Amino acid sequence: MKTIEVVAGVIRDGEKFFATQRGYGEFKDGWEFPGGKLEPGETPEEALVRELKEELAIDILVKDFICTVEYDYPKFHLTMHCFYCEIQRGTPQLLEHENAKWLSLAELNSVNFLPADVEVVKKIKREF
Ligand SMILES: Nc1nc2c([nH]c(=O)n2[C@H]2C[C@H](O)[C@@H](COP(=O)(O)OP(=O)(O)OP(=O)(O)O)O2)c(=O)[nH]1
Repeated sequence: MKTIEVVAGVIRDGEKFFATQRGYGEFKDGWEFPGGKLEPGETPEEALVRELKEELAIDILVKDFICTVEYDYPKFHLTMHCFYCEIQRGTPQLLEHENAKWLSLAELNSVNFLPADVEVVKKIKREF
């Protein structure tokens, strides 16, 4: 099975965490943490800075590593590196997503995260 290597950013502002809803493709309408595929030669941190600029028009600071999720979807294996982030400049604009929400810890369960993200959400809840 092919492996896709992805990086995802959990943007935190105090007590709130930023989640986005996919606007297209196989997982349309699923909720996720913004990010995307690594390009050749990029570190996960570099990919995250690039992806969040492309998708949300923000400059971010990459903070602590959260976890690497290994998840088998029916058509591919996903390796997803997750990091906490902070916004350094800008306000998120939905250039690719159809919706977004700032969620408290309690509210993280109120949206339908993609299957691979369930583990990430659990880890966030344990850490805060
Ligand atoms: N960014 C992101 N992707 C996730 C998360 N959870 C999860 O299963 N994924 C999956 C969905 C996609 O298959 C893949 C991310 O790749 P991507 O954002 O480049 O999606 P894509 O294939 O639609 O992008 P593209 O080739 O059209 O540029 O990882 C998550 O929290 N964030």
